Amino acid sequence: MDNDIERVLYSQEAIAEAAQRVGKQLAHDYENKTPIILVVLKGAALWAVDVMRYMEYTEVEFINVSSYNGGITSSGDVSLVTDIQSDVKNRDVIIMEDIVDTGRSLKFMKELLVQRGANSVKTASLLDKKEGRVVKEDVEYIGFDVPKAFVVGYGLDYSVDDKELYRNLPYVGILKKEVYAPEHADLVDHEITPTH
Ligand SMILES: O=P(O)(O)OC[C@H]1O[C@H](OP(=O)(O)OP(=O)(O)O)[C@H](O)[C@@H]1O
Ligand code: HPA
Ligand SMILES: [Mg+2]
Repeated sequence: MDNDIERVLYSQEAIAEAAQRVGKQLAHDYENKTPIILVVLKGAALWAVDVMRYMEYTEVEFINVSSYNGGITSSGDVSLVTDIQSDVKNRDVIIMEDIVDTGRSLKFMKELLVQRGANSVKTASLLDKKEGRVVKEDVEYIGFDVPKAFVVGYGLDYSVDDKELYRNLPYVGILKKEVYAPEHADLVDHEITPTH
């Protein structure tokens, strides 16, 4: 598995530090409140668990939205796979993401939460790939600003043939181009950077 990684961007230790920094900031900003931590399945599970350890009162909910139906590019269509179980009306919601890339998933979820009457909606994402944006969405709490390359690990997968690979890597790294585009193995990275 490690052999499929071109370069490690964020080590296990660096991610642990980022989770602590973001978790403590959230604990401070939501002092005396009981926000709902909304974990976006599946990728954000690891990040959410590590961040919420530093918070005091929270509730945890899950949502699953999907737009990457295999491969490395967003289909453009976001669909709701599993809905939130509880009522978000008048609640403070913190969307926990592993990555905000095109911004489409985040836009979809924010609209849903606002439409259901959430009191506030903020986002805490391990990675913010600003150069990938197709729709304008801002992230309030960021682990790392990540360059425009397809990354995997620590929750983030590369899915192919119904398999979702690399989520269990303890670090985040860039996937080798020969793994997702063997026919372009002779090209340099930026020539096959995912497009949206
Ligand atoms: O900003 P966007 O371009 O919308 O991309 C970001 C979304 O894509 C990934 O989810 P994915 O649909 O792959 O589901 P997964 O977490 O189960 O892998 C990621 O976890 C974000 O939710
Ligand atoms: O770079 C990425 N890696 C894995 N999943 C993703 N979903 C959006 N961008 C990415
Ligand atoms: Mg995925």
